[in-house]
Amino acid sequence: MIRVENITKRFGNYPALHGIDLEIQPGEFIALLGPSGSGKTTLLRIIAGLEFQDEGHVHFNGDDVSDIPVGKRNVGFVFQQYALFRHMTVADNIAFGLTVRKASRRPAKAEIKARAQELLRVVQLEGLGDRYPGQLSGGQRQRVALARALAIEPSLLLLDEPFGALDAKVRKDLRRWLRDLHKQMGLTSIFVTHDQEEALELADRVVVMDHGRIDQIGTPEQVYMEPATAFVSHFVGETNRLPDGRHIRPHDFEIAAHGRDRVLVDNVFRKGGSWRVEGRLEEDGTIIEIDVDAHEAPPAIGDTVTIAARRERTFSNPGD
Ligand SMILES: Nc1ncnc2c1ncn2[C@@H]1O[C@H](COP(=O)(O)OP(=O)(O)OP(=O)(O)O)[C@@H](O)[C@H]1O
Repeated sequence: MIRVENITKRFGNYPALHGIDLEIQPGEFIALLGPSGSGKTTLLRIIAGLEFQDEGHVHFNGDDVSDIPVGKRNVGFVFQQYALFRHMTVADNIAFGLTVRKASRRPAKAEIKARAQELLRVVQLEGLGDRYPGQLSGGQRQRVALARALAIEPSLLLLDEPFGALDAKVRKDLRRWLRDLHKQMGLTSIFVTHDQEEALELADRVVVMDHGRIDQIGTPEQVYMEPATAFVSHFVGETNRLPDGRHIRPHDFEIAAHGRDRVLVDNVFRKGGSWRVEGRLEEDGTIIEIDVDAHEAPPAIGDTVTIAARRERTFSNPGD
């Protein structure tokens, strides 16, 4: 179990994290989700032992590891800035964490080799061990980075935007594959992303961060359906903010005669499985987005329609 307790971190005068508390159970897959600069990477680096907090503690399985450096925490990490070693073969890259161990803890050469081969199988790159990173695709390289992180049999796997630089299709395939691998290997993993779709699809629980604070910790369903703050409701999924403070999801609107708001339709297009209707409130021009079921006929551009909310939320601090 990982317990992060009241972590505070400043860079000079800049407060990057304010009193972060977080508990992670063995086997969980956790997403740290938030906009750029919200402190996700800083928190991940503190958990890894690559960065140290000003205040607070990190516990692994009940042990206080707050002052223990990265090399002794037994964490595997895939961070973009720790790219593969270009002059080493794929197999040597994977074996790296084992070969640099002190002699007393280093497995025999043959064993290291066998382990690298086994990991190549795990990440589905069998037969590519003799290649150099430059001879692989971006997605393959990320899988090698993952195999390298797994070689030390980490108790915790940390991933910082692991698929950030890849195209959408490869990203999606790798996501699914990572989710399976996490389960198969019984890992506890934390990954950083600013992509809400990635967080909702992969994580058992999502930690939504903003300005160095945690706004909400919950299952994907909870953060989407029951956002704790106005910020979460905007950042996770889409939300219309009405002039009177109501926050309403596009799919929670219906076009209905009994509705109280009138909308002038500016645009109608297909979005996934529904029609997306974009328009403006007649009252004050507020931009409104509405999803209409794909099986229904959408309004036409230029129409004025009346809308009603099936579900709405009001937050005490709507300006977030
Ligand atoms: N070494 C550093 N020195 C000074 N400021 C830093 C340092 N590292 C991070 N910061 C600042 O701390 C804040 C949090 O940074 P962090 O990298 O944790 O955010 P993030 O949520 O991971 O953002 P991104 O998604 O852009 O990577 C930012 O404002 C950043 O500029």
